[in-house]
Amino acid sequence: MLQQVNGHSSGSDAQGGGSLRKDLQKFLSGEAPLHQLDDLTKVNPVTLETVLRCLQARYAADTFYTNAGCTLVALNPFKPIPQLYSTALMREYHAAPQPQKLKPHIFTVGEQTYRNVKSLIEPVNQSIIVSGESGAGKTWTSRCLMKFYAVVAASPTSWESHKIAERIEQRILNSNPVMEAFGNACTLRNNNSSRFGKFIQLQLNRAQQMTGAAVQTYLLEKTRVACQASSERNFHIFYQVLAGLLHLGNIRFADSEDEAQPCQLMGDAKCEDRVGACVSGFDHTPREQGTPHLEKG
Ligand SMILES: Nc1ncnc2c1ncn2[C@@H]1O[C@H](COP(=O)(O)OP(=O)(O)OP(=O)(O)O)[C@@H](O)[C@H]1O
Repeated sequence: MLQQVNGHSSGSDAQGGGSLRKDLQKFLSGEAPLHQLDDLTKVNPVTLETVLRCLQARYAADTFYTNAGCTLVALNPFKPIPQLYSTALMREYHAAPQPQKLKPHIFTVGEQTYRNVKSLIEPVNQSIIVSGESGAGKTWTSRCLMKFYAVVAASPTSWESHKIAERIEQRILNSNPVMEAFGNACTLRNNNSSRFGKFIQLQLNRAQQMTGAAVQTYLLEKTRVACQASSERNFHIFYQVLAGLLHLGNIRFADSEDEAQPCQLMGDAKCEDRVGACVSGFDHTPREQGTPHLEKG
């Protein structure tokens, strides 16, 4: 780090800064293209600029996973890439003698963790922490891990075991719409932002086959029920209940003779606005023309 002395760099630090800049230039104009660096520990010198340039180059080359020592950095591609999450690829990482030698991927983390359980005589619980800012892809990544374990943590020879693992995965995934209804909301960063933390526990038997799962939630952002930032929304459930009422034909709009049409919660933007307005119609401020009111259908 450069130290400032009365607004100027001190002599030795200025020299150090000069050499750092040279190293930086050398690294950035180096022969090896930046996108080929699959581990951030190989970045030298390690500065915010070099790390970000490396990740940017990899992102531009459609490479979304990068190792950083034993941590995996995942970039959100914001587009579907089915081949990156195919069952065939899961099996490839699972079967690889050294999965860490394959391209960085969330499946490497999943497989290494799975092998840690397998390799120990007295198995020790393993944890994977998925963290990041809102919209980074944590929920997506957790789902990928569950799908991965549903494929690998089942006996390859037993159809029964395979079905159990699939059923457990399916049950967890099926619980998502309910949990997301009560715990997710549309924010400025993410249309389906989880406003709570989730601890998902996958249980394995002695043969390392998935036998059960448990989900615990914590830190729900309860204040959102009473107030939301401008252009953000309340929890999905409120809009879904109203969408349900619209579907039953119980709500009419004050300025319209037409019966309100049922709408897809996240689909029809115009209808979403109406449902959004409908919620604000419940408060005690005077109703503007066009805001809906409840009446018998
Ligand atoms: N690997 C990926 N491939 C394709 N799309 C992705 C990927 N990761 C994330 N996304 C997209 O980004 C969106 C936001 O991701 P996600 O909901 O997982 O973020 P999050 O970190 O859980 O956010 P929050 O903390 O707000 O809940 C997803 O709806 C999905 O469309």
